[in-house]
Amino acid sequence: MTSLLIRNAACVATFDDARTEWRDASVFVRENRIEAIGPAVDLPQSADEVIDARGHLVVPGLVNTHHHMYQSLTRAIPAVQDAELFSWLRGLYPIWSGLTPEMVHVSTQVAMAELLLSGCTTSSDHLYIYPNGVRLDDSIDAAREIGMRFVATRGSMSVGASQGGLPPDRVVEREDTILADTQRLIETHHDAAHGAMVNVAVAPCSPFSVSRDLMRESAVLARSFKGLGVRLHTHLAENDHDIAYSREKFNCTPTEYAQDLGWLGPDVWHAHCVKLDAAGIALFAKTKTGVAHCPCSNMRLASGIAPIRRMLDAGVPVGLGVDGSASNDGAHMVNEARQALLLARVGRSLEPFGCDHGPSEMTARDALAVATHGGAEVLGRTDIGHLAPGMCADLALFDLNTVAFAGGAVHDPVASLLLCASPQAAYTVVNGRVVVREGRLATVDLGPLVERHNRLARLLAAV
Ligand SMILES: Nc1nc2[nH]c(O)nc2c(=O)[nH]1
Repeated sequence: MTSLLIRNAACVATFDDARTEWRDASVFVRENRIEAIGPAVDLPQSADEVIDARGHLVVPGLVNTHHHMYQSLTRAIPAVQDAELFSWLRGLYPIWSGLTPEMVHVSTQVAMAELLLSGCTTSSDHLYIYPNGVRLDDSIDAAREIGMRFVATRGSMSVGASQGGLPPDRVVEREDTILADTQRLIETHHDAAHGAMVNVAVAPCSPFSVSRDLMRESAVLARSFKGLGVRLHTHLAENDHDIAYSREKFNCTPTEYAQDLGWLGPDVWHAHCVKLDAAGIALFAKTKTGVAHCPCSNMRLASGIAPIRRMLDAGVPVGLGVDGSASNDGAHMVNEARQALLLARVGRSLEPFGCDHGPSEMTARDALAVATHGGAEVLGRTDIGHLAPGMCADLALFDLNTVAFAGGAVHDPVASLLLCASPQAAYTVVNGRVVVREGRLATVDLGPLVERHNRLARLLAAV
């Protein structure tokens, strides 16, 4: 049995239900689980591996609930830098049609490297385009190599432009192919155990790219794996065009669409939900349907401001998502939490007579709870998202003696993580393994990876 001791941290913020925070504390890990947390003097003084955490803040590894990792190949493409969702997608689908298995593997590792370096230990990814022999296995292999906990979602598109959908016909798949491949992936890779490093979820893309039949059949497929926690994921209510599409094609609101198709429940999480109305919030809360809130992307595409405080107050499970790297060109989970905090505050101030919370609309600790505990709940994981004995050893450490924290950490190290400029993690531990050490990725050689990624990005854009 190997052990890891994170010793003498300035502060350990557990984000357990009581939001317990320890000063001058240690965390003792055996194999992949936390065995003890508490005052440094009360914990073991040695272990197989010891991290000297003096002057560091320790938090639970952040949990990213929505991403499209392949999009890191198409960041900052000039033609769509200033586009809203539908024209942004129309501009990018033709480029993405040139994706290859190698591109998916490499871009997934780049996206994961970026997340790990920001203290994120678990990520979901929504891969919904499968040209040229691409398979979700390409992403899963990439995650295993780099050492990130992964919720791989088998996305899909089946309604092309000729059938009234948004994507060009050449990037959509047959629905029987989608369902058969999804079943294969669950049977091959999905792990329902405590500490699982790979989960597979079922994820038809969006109301404007899949049929209602596929939505229904996807839900039936996921739920046929009884007791194995196979979840459902899609995009919902992202912007006004998205709402108008549902109104015109289906004559209903996004929530009515989801309800009609069996897409509400504690095994479902929807990305964005910027335009969820009061009835939608109430129904999501009642059914414990989750939301992946993506503030940076929602700002980048001018989609709007999701009513996160109202969702949280109603009891909707809410996690954070950086979203795809082409609509949030910087995937940094601490920054995402910072932006969630800032956007919630400005959003409430824009509502007529709505400034009842003011700046306390979302506190730093609220936003960090959404980024950790909330994300775990949205992904259906009870073994990650907070620090406690028995939980998976997923942690992030931040060096408080850096310029970004100067004058902040002395007053409140936890709040400073979001109120000050977003730092890189000094250490990131996933499942008891040190994946980022002294600010550097320990599992993959980042220089050659980025070089290969950029060569592939140029190739893809030139197709
Ligand atoms: N932000 C995003 N929204 C989407 N909807 C959809 O169908 N695809 C996307 C996407 O890639 N990003």
